[in-house]
This record gives sequence, C-alpha cells and structure tokens, in this order.
Amino acid sequence: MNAGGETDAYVLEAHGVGKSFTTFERQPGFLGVLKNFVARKSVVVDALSGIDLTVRRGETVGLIGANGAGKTTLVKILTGIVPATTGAARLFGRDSFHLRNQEKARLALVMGQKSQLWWDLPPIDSFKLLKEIYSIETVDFDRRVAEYTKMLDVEDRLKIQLRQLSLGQRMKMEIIGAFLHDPDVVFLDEPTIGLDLVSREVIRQFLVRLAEERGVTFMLTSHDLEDIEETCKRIVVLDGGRMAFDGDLAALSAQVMGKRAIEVHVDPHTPIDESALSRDIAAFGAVVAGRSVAAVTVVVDAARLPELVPALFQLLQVRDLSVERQPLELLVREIYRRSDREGSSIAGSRPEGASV
Ligand SMILES: Nc1ncnc2c1ncn2[C@@H]1O[C@H](COP(=O)(O)OP(=O)(O)OP(=O)(O)O)[C@@H](O)[C@H]1O
Repeated sequence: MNAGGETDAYVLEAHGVGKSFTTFERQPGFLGVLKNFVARKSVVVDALSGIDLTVRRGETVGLIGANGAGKTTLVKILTGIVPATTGAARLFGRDSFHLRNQEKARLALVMGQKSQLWWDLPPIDSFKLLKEIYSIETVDFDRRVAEYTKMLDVEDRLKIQLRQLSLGQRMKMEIIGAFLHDPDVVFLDEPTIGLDLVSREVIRQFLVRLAEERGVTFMLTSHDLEDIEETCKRIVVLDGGRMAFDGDLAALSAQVMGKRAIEVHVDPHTPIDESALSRDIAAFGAVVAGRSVAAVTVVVDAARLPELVPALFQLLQVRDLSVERQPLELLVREIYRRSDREGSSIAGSRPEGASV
C-alpha cells in the first residue's frame, strides 16, 4: 500500500455509491415564471444507487447502459468531478473527491462531447502546454507525439488549428493529449461518437495497444457495442442507475457463439401473434428477441436450427429468412429485460465466467 492508501489490488473502487440530483420544475409561460418565484417544486432524480465496483490495475472495462442509465455520473464520481451522495468512491486508494495532484497526474479523462484541448491552438501547441503542466520529459514527449500521431494517422495535422480539424481528427488529438503524460487510468466517455468506421477502428486498435503495452487501466463508455467488444475484457451494464451486470466479456461472448439469431421477414399485412409464437417456439428452446412491423428475430441454440427453421415456415407467413450469430446487442437487451423483471443486479462471475 502506498501513501495514498492504494492497494496493489484495486485502482478504482465504488462501494455502495449513490447519487441524487435535485432539480426544480419550471412552469411554462409568464404566470409560470411568477409561480417559480413563489413556490418552486423540487424533483429528486436518483441517478445512481448501490453501485459496487472494483477494478484492478490493467483491466479494461466497458461501461454500457441506455441514455440516462448513469454512466457519465459514475465516471464523474470515480474521477472526483462530483461527489457521491452515498457510499464511497476511491481512485488509487484515495477518496475520489479529495484527490491530490499526484493522483490527478496519473489520471486522464476523454469526453467525446467536450474538448480538453485549446480550440484556437494547433494540437502541437496544446500538447506543449500539457508537457509543461505535467512536467513531461522532452525525450518522452517527442517520442510519444511521434508514435501516437503515427498510430492514429494524424501526423500531418499537428500544426493546424484544432477548430479546423474534422471531428475524427479532433477526437484522435484529444486521445493523444490524454495519453501524453502516460496516465495509469484513463476514462473515455463516448470517444468514437459520430466517427466513421475507419477512425473507430484506428482508435480501438490504439486503445488495445496502449492497454497491452503499457498496462493502462481504462474504462470506456460507448453506445457502440463493437467498441466494447474489441477493446474491453470486462463489461459493466447499468440500468436505471443500478448495476444490471458485471462480468467477463469473453464468457458473455462465448454464450453468444453458441446461439443463432434468425431474422424472419413476414407479410406486414398479416400481424404476428407474438405471445402465440413465443409459446410455440419455446418447445425448441427459442425466444423472440425483437420485432418490427414486418420482421421478427428469434434466438435459439445453433444445434436446434434444423428443427426450428421448418417449424417457423409452418407458424409464420415467411417471406425471407436469415440466420446469423446472435449479436451481443441482443444479449445485452436480455440483461436489461431480466434486470427490469428481477429488480436486482445479475452478477457475472468474474473472471472465470459470466452468467446472464
Ligand atoms: N447535473 C444534473 N442535474 C440533474 N440531473 C442530472 C444531472 N446529471 C445527470 N442527471 C440525471 O441523472 C441521470 C443519469 O444521467 P447520466 O448523464 O449519468 O446518464 P448516461 O448513462 O451517461 O446517459 P447518456 O448515455 O445519455 O449520456 C439522468 O436521469 C439525468 O437526467
């Protein structure tokens, strides 16, 4: 254990973390403005409750959840931007809300929607400012700028004003800026939002390499499950401010491997009786995992496909049918469904396996 209280075991900890925000309802119109003065109505939002999470050095954690699930709030609490209402959050063994400069220097935060670099400066000038702020040795600075800009394919953009760069180039510069001081823990909140496929891929490869070569611990939030699948070993799912799942991604993916998603396109004018269909396909161990007006997605063990597919032709007015590996997204949807039904978290067994 060092001076900050960090144990070798965990770099990040949340113990029973909860966060409530109090907001005030605003009445519309002129009368409403007057009413707001006289009697403001307060509303309490429980953004997070009872979050327990411990992350070891070198772990790569994907944090997912629907809009408003509490992901950004959790990241803000862990990094000490806002205090928790209940429970304790710790970074490097120290209370996150009372970090000292020495802990802050080991941390980096990349917010996809916010720029940490200076908008009017070319990235190289922002990087030089960061060099001074973090006292980065010149030799390390020069090597990292050269290496990281090459890895992210933005070597020729260093001297162009940040505001003149494309969204993808800007994000890559933000990421380089975050990694320049060689942080131990990096939080990335939606780093690939709005980026094209090639840029996403380049950023994912960069993160994987940094985690492998430098042992960086990172926590990544993204609505793009491929980001998480390609870069993280562990997955944490938040649902309505509660922990819905925490487990090993490989074990979760292994479950996906043995499953198939059958997308059945039907005549849109012949409505599907979903409860009857669910009942009929249950005999094959299959479930309805999604539907639209003219299609229904059914998930089943790969081994039962030969029995189920002919049965589907009997049960539905099939126009077309395709079979694919079950996307992770469907499994995550199932986690949400179970979390809603059971009203409590579904623990994955880490690191050996995960259960949903
Ligand atoms: N400063 C704030 N004041 C009041 N309510 C807030 C504040 N910040 C967040 N909330 C509320 O807390 C809940 C969780 O918000 P949060 O931003 O953490 O969700 P999220 O999972 O990051 O969502 P998204 O994917 O949309 O970014 C939401 O209901 C949100 O409205």
